[in-house]
Amino acid sequence: MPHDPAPLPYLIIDFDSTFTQVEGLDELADIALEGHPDREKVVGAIRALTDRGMSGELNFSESLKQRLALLPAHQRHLAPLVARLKGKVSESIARNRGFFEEFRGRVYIVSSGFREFIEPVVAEYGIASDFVLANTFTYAPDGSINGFDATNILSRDGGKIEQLRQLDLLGDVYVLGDGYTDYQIREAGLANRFYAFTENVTRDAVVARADEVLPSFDEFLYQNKLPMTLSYPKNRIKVLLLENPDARAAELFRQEGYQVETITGGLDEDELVQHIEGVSILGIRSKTNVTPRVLEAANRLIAVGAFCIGTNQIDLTGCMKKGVAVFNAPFSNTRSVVELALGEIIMLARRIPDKNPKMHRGEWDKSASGSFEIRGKTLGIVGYGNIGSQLSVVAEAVGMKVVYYDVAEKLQLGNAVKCRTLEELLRQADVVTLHVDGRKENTNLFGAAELAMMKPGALLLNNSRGHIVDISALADVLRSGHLGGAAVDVFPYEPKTNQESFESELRGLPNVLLTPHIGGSTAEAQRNIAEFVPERIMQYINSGNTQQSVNFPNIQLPEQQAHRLIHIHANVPGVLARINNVLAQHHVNILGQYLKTNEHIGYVITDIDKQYDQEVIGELRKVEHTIKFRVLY
Ligand SMILES: NC(=O)c1ccc[n+]([C@@H]2O[C@H](COP(=O)([O-])OP(=O)(O)OC[C@H]3O[C@@H](n4cnc5c(N)ncnc54)[C@H](O)[C@@H]3O)[C@@H](O)[C@H]2O)c1
Ligand SMILES: O=C(O)CC[C@@H](O)C(=O)O
Repeated sequence: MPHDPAPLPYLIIDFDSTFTQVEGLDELADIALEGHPDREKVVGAIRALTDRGMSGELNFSESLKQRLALLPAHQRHLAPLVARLKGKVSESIARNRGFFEEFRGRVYIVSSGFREFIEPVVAEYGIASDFVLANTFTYAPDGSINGFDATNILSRDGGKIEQLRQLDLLGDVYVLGDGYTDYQIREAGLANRFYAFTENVTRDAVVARADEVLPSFDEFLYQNKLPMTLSYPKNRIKVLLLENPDARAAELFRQEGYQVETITGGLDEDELVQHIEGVSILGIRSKTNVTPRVLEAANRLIAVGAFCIGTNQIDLTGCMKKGVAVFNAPFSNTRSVVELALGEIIMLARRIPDKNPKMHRGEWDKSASGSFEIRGKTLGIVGYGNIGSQLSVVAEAVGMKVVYYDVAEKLQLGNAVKCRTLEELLRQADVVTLHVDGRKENTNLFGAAELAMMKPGALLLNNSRGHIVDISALADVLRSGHLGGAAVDVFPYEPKTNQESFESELRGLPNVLLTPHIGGSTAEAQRNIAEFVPERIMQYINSGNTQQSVNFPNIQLPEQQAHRLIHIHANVPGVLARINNVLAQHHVNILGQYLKTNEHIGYVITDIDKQYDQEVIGELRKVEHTIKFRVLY
């Protein structure tokens, strides 16, 4: 991307754990000791010495001497070491290779590591050998490494400081590194700024002395307005995770370089309004409502992840109009709910909710009264979507007859029989199970009238959403004995945290199984969800792919050697033409383009030739009806 080549300060970059993710000598030891019984022990001892040297606990020359004494390496180990290090260049350095090539002559690698492995790695980034200042090994006649060139100033304490003095650079000098010796250059007054680079390791003593902390090289480029591959440093992307999704979710976001904050319970509207400022990715489950007020306060929101199936708690249209994509996990916990429902049917049919507490109280109530086998009984499934249809298969496998009712036309599985009306289902089902989605129109779908239509003694299960069933009406038919029992996992109001108590008219009623919204709470489901949702969100952020977004038009374009522009606009005629006019006026070549619209928005991905003028971006942002515009890479 052409830019105004403002004079770049000289950059002094450390090699080990900064330019690369690892320490070269540690890796050399690992290669040299392959197959050796003491490999782990020796490599561990070398690592410990490296660490002590880097954090300033042990003087440098001593740490180097002791490490080399432990290292049984040979010249032949250097080629595999270089190959390994080429694959371990720090991610943010690797993705900004173009920067190094463009600013060759301004970047020095000053390292207490060894030229033999540094030079070939950095050469691939256009850094010539004159710009590499490092130690060199000494070798025994048989080629084994037996020490280092002690005349090299970098092998001595304070070596980096002396090296910088000798370089005598004119103009501003910035140092980037992870170690204490890098900071010492600044302390000695030979650099204007010291940046602690923490992408690979964080050393408290070093961070405490830094002018700036850099979680990535992108952050350095961004702060200094230098050309960069990403449009925005990932470490500036804030993720807020509520309601305790599996820890894997935070881990994946952190691995991606994002800042992650987690809050165990849900937040109410006021609390979320206070927390949402600056958040780019919000992760919630079923208890947190993303309302118009929350969206109004959300000044940086890009995506919302529902770490569950239901999305009725989110103002999906409001998100869409604000250019916020919403993703959920539409089938990660389906099986868990099905298994719970099957268990509940059997438990209710045997009146276990009555018998189990009696046993705990010491009462022996052996009787078959009101108990029945589920084999041959009719299960009525209301809502034949992912959960309903899977339960249909499992219930038939244990000998139940299945009838179902759905407002949409659905593929009939096995021998299940479709009912034309809800009433038709209610009149014949021995067990009715609700698996409809949480749309507003389904509020009190099951009220007094529907409950009255159920067969005397029938059982009701609700594992869908709390507002689907009128709880007072349900309590009445349970008290009157019209229904034989119920299992309820979801409630119109649910406690926000495990510390809040649960209040309901259903408490204490006979043969009623109450569970705290745990239909999808299994290790398997939570782990699946915690991988599925972050992956969708990161794909959206990194490539614009909206596959499986619940509120955005779904688009996926293959990645290509191009710059990718993402444009979200109000769905009014002519916006695409205006975008393309801007591109045409600036002679920008379009390599690929895809537009998809829905009722409210248009979503267009445009891949353009690498060479373009910065002015184009400004003009594209100004295209009328633009909601959000992002340059991805
Ligand atoms: N208890 C839990 O922990 C838990 C876990 C996962 C999902 N859920 C809930 O379970 C429900 C079902 O999930 P899913 O993945 O099967 O959803 P889905 O979208 O695949 O299926 C819902 C089905 O209900 C139908 N439907 C909607 N309104 C209806 C109505 N009034 N009458 C008849 N059919 C109607 C839809 O056409 C659709 O086929 C959702 O409400 C979801 O939020 C609860
Ligand atoms: O885990 C949750 O909070 C919700 C589970 C379930 O209701 C869902 O919608 O997937």
